[in-house]
Amino acid sequence: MARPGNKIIQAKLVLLGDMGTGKTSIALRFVKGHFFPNQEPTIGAAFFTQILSLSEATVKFDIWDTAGQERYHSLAPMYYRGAAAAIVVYDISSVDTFVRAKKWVQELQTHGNQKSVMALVANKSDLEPKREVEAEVGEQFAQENGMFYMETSAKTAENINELFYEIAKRLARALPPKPTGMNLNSDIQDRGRNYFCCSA
Ligand SMILES: Nc1nc2c(ncn2[C@@H]2O[C@H](COP(=O)(O)OP(=O)(O)OP(=O)(O)O)[C@@H](O)[C@H]2O)c(=O)[nH]1
Repeated sequence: MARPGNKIIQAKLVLLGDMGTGKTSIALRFVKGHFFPNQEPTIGAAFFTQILSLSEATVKFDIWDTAGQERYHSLAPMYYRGAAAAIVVYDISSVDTFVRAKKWVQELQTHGNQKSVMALVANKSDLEPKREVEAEVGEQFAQENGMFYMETSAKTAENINELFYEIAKRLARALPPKPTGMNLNSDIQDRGRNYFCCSA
């Protein structure tokens, strides 16, 4: 629920990454608190909404969960274009998915919204014994590419809420502060400030 007096931010968020890395599971864990061990692959894309209230802002997420299968790759620009935030997901137990994540980051840097908040998410942290990608490797790549890094598990819920809180906080910080003092145009200005601009 929106807290009286604070900013309301409507933010388009896109989940990208190789098939089977856990994009839908992350979204479902965040939005519904559920995890399905036999989650079906996404066809095309799925859409979720969720609201997060911070002390400084209320963030309304429009979440686009894209399909990781290669045959849907050409649809992805529709979902990442104009996104205020992007989460690129890989699976810590598969180095191939990390390679794919790097390609997604390159694509976002070339064709995506340059001002978006970007997160690199190393999912399936519960599969530690099968780990193929060390945390330092993911962390370094994120740092070099202006992203923040987080290890999550949709299965155990580790860091799932933290991931979206961090994005919400960064989005709230990116908005200019509310004007102070008397300003005859403040109503019009305030209305303009509440939404992230959607041009890529
Ligand atoms: N152990 C473990 N399994 C997970 C985790 N997240 C997802 N899975 C499983 O991994 C499989 C794929 O998960 P999805 O959420 O469908 O992955 P996706 O990235 O949305 O896949 P696509 O729709 O094909 O792009 C499912 O069997 C999930 O139950 C996790 O954190 N840990």
